[in-house]
Amino acid sequence: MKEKLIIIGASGHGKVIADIAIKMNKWQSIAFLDDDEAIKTSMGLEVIGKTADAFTYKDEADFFVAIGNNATREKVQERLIEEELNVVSLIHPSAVIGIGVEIGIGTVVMAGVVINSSSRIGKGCIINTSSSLDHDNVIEEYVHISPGVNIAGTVSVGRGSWLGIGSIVSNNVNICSGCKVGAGAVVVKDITEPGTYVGVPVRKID
Ligand SMILES: CC(=O)SCCNC(=O)CCNC(=O)[C@H](O)C(C)(C)COP(=O)(O)OP(=O)(O)OC[C@H]1O[C@@H](n2cnc3c(N)ncnc32)[C@H](O)[C@@H]1OP(=O)(O)O
Repeated sequence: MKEKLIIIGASGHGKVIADIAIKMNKWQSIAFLDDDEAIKTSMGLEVIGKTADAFTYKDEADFFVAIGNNATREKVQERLIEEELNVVSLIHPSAVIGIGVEIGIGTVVMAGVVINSSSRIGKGCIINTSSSLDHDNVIEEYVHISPGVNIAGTVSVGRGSWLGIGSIVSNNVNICSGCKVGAGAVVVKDITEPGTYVGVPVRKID
């Protein structure tokens, strides 16, 4: 671990990430990179360059990609990994993580999250505020579990999928890669085709 943390993305999501990193109390300094030249500071922390500047800080900093869009986050994080930059995961001190839970690099677990035992969370995921993931879940890479989502036991969520705010997934359900599940939706059966799903129970709209 390095003394400095660089967060790529200084937007609203980046602010929440910085807040978690500050509360973890592991880095002596924290700064942002952002491609929007108009943003000079965020959360009182300095924006010290653009995404491409990350490579010049390779030896002196740890990195976290704070980009909400799953595909963009994947692209940026994979490039950092390829170039052997040290990508870290961030876990808010109030999160409750069960025994045997695995959390991949570049994943954030936000305030009030509960992840129960033996669940596996891939790299580059966002496990957003106050979501709960029960036992034996498999959350693949670059998934976003939005605030307030409740996932029962033995659920799988495929790479790059996004579960919208407050959605619910019943136990033993598999959601394939490339899905968007709408705000407040309820998933009670497997979703096997990529697309956008809304409602209670969900129906495909796109
Ligand atoms: C910290 C943070 O902020 S994290 C981010 C949290 N944000 C979220 O979770 C947002 C989740 N997003 C949604 O629910 C979106 O509505 C999506 C992704 C499901 C669909 O978005 P779009 O593809 O733009 O669909 P659009 O808004 O055009 O709606 C299409 C139809 O579906 C309906 N619809 C959209 N979302 C929902 C929903 N969650 N539940 C029920 N119906 C819905 C719309 O009313 C519309 O119906 P109509 O054709 O009868 O008018």
